[in-house]
Amino acid sequence: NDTSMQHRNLNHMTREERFSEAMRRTLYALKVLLPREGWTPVGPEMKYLARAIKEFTFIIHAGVFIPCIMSYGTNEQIAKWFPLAADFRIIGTYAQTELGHGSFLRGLETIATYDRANQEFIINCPKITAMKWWPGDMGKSANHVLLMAELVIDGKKYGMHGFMVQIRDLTTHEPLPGVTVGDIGAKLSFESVDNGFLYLQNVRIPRENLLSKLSEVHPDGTYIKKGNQRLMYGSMVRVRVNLIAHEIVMPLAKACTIAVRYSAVRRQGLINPSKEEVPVLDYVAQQHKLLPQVATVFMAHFAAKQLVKMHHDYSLEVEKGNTSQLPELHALSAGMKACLSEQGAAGAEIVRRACGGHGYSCGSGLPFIVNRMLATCTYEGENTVMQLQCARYLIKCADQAKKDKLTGSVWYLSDFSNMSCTAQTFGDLQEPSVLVKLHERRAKCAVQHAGKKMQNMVKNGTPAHDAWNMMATLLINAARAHIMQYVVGTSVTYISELSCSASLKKILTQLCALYALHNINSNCGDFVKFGCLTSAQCDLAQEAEFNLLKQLRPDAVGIVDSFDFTDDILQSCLGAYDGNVYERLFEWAKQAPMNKTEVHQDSYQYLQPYLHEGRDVLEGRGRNSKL
Ligand SMILES: CCCCC/C=C\C/C=C\C/C=C\CCCCC(=O)SCCNC(=O)CCNC(=O)[C@H](O)C(C)(C)COP(=O)(O)OP(=O)(O)OC[C@H]1O[C@@H](n2cnc3c(N)ncnc32)[C@H](O)[C@@H]1OP(=O)(O)O
Ligand SMILES: Cc1cc2nc3c(=O)[nH]c(=O)nc-3n(C[C@H](O)[C@H](O)[C@H](O)COP(=O)(O)OP(=O)(O)OC[C@H]3O[C@@H](n4cnc5c(N)ncnc54)[C@H](O)[C@@H]3O)c2cc1C
Repeated sequence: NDTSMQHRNLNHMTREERFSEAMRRTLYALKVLLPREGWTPVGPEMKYLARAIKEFTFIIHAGVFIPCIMSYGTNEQIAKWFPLAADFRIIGTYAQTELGHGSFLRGLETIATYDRANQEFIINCPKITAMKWWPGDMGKSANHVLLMAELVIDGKKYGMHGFMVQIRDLTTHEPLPGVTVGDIGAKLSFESVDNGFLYLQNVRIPRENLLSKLSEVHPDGTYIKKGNQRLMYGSMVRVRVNLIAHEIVMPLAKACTIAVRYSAVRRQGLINPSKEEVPVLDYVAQQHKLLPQVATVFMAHFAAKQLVKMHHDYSLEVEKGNTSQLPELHALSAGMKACLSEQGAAGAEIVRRACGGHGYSCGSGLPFIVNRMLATCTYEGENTVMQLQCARYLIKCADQAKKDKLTGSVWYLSDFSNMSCTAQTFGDLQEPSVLVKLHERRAKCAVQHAGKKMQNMVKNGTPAHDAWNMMATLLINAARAHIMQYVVGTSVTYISELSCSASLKKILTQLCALYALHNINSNCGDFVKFGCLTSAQCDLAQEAEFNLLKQLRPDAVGIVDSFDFTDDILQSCLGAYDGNVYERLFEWAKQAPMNKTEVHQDSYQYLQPYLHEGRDVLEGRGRNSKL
């Protein structure tokens, strides 16, 4: 209710206005509204920020830079930098990606060379491809970066390490000597974020600025490893775990709220010729577009909660020096981020398109969501790379399953019980336990199929790395299948253990079955190929899905209302709670900057001569053309 938090119409603002407005609003929220005893910007309140602000800034500062200080810094370094960063007295970003490399981290080219005489690191981007490119908050906001660079001592390379580097003067905010920094220009989305470039040339930092929780350099240049070097990748795991809730579940829920509410209001066409025009939500085709996406919101939310818990438990173990869970967590977080961002981004576009022409208007609020969700498929690990990372772990586990009984998220790879499906009716296929088993069997077969193909190629003399490359598509499918069985399995468990009313549990169970059946029907080739379902059972699976659409239709609006987004956050003429779509669209259009004058003089000057000729012809004073 604080007017300082109300959003102006973002679509009618320039990018620079949106950048400034997001900064003003974020700092107002984080420095005025939210702070109270013991609060920090990495606490639970941050999830409300992502709910309460349509465009905020300092995502990388709060979501990556600060957590990295905690993950990679020694206690002294945390004590020095965390309070400054948490209180926004320094603004940082996570500078890893370069103009020439983003996925292949071993290819990063920025170098940090130890200068023993001065006990400093000399930071250099030796060529243009080494320039840091993309980091959020870096172009104009940050005065520090957590720079990921190759450590070099006496000509020997030690791999990627994290360095705290100041890039702007703390008084003037001007770039420091040796620093070339700026905004990378217009992007598909994130208009309010200054993703930047950073070119460092002979920038010197003290030895103490190497974040030294996992390794350190002594004054004489001796390098000491202090833990599992894979933990250097830990920041990416944490962001992948966290971004599912913030950047996939939340935006998809907003898009579904808009599209379902609009579909309940928009009347178009007839089903029964003798009756009146119907709300488009009455078309089964429209339900088939929208309701599985609503189900995805819930299932992704439940699975993400389980992943966050797993990451929390893992973090406690790491504090005790036990990093044994890291490979599984890395594989699961990489796979979940890739598969759910793929589903979420595609789902947001499906529901946008289901809103017809008004879905193409920025006044619907949907293009903003769709464009922003597209980025989730690329940042924090490009999806293909992430799926292959997940597959790498699955193939290893499938080999191990031949001799050991596996546990954790891959337990089903060593489950050799009879998994054939005995479903005789579409009701049988709505049973949660049947759906879970089907997904486990499909995943197990997909992993084994990819593994077998590669083994046969290697047996026939193909080098392992070529076999891996040639079977990449099967490996990606195996990763997707693994994640789908994880999402369905964890959701079924979560719902069964939820203490809630029977009516709510019924709805959630229906949504879970709808999600699982929609996935089966969208991938029935796999389910038949791997002997999970017969062709007749595939027909039953389709019938089961259509039956759920019919059962859920009456509650569709109530379900999206339960996401409880304010009109100010949705910023949608189509999705406002009062359903006054047309009045809102007209009012919104009238506010467009193009309409601030009746005649748009800048363009009219070009048109005017021809219009006056036309006027003269029509008023009998001019000659018509020969056209
Ligand atoms: C104000 C509100 C705040 C709230 C916000 C909260 C959340 C929202 C946050 C963000 C959303 C908004 C903005 C977007 C932020 C985006 C930030 C970024 O994009 S940062 C840059 C991200 N970059 C990447 O993710 C790079 C991806 N590439 C890689 O990770 C690497 O290439 C690679 C996958 C590691 C592969 O490299 P390499 O070839 O060296 O490795 P392999 O040989 O394949 O594997 C070696 C070995 O290492 C293991 N491994 C790989 N990665 C990890 C890891 N992350 N953790 C642990 N282990 C890892 C791998 O499994 C292999 O092990 P083994 O099989 O045993 O050999
Ligand atoms: C909105 C946004 C915000 C970002 N914020 C940050 C940030 O704050 N900090 C930061 O450091 N970075 C940030 N990034 C950068 C992001 O992490 C990288 O873009 C991402 O890691 C992908 O790397 P790349 O762009 O170099 O693509 P590349 O690695 O060049 O990949 C290009 C394409 O090649 C293919 N490919 C690559 N490797 C493989 C492989 N092994 N197997 C098969 N195919 C492959 C894939 O199709 C991929 O899409 C951001 C990016 C975006 C879009």
